Amino acid sequence: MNQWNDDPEIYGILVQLPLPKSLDQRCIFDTISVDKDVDGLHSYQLAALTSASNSRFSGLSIICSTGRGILEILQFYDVKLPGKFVCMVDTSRTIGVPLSMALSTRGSIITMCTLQTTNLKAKVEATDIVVDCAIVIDAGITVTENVNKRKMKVHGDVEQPDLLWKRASLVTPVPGGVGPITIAMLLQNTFDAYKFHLIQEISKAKK
Ligand SMILES: Nc1nc(=O)c2c([nH]1)NC[C@@H]1CN(c3ccc(C(=O)N[C@@H](CCC(=O)O)C(=O)O)cc3)C=[N+]21
Repeated sequence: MNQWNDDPEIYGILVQLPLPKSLDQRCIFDTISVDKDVDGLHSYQLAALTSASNSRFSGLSIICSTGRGILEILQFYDVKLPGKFVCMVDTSRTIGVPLSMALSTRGSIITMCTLQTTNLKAKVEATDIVVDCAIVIDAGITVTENVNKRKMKVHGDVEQPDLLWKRASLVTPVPGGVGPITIAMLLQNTFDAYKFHLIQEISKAKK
């Protein structure tokens, strides 16, 4: 990692999850140079999310590509975030935690749900946006295999999206929803890291 951090030809580093249990995730994320952390997993990037978007912690501020993708979807469909009740059915550091912070700095009211949450049905019914009723962002991935056809199929967490459309104004599909935009945002984050690198080089040259 240190070698990649120092390599001027490398602008972005992504640690593909999940990591083996024997490795300390936090330690590995924090080894990535903040300016090359294109999936926003470094502690500094998570900390930067807690402050308003215009006060930047380090020069480059990156949110994980799935979180950025979900924000992009909400913005594209002109969903107004201030005052919205969001039910976050995910507590991971790659989606639930950073996205909750990003949404709360944009004025949404977040309920974080875990496996231990009781009465999830009532909580989901009382909200405007459900991550993972009105707007449902499905970031679930389950791969099942059709043994007869030997084909893999990808499903989201929403069991019957067709029925949900009767009550919701927006439902993202799986496949074809959060997944592809995650990849696009990873490239966007990498391009942003490259632009930030160029800006730093130019200001160094001026001095
Ligand atoms: N540091 C890190 N960041 C991640 O963002 C990260 C990761 N590690 N580890 C693995 C998971 C998984 N992930 C997916 C991204 C795109 C699709 C995707 O595009 N899926 C297609 C379906 C593809 C198919 O049908 O085979 C879709 O939803 O349309 C899926 C899964 C990112 N992850």
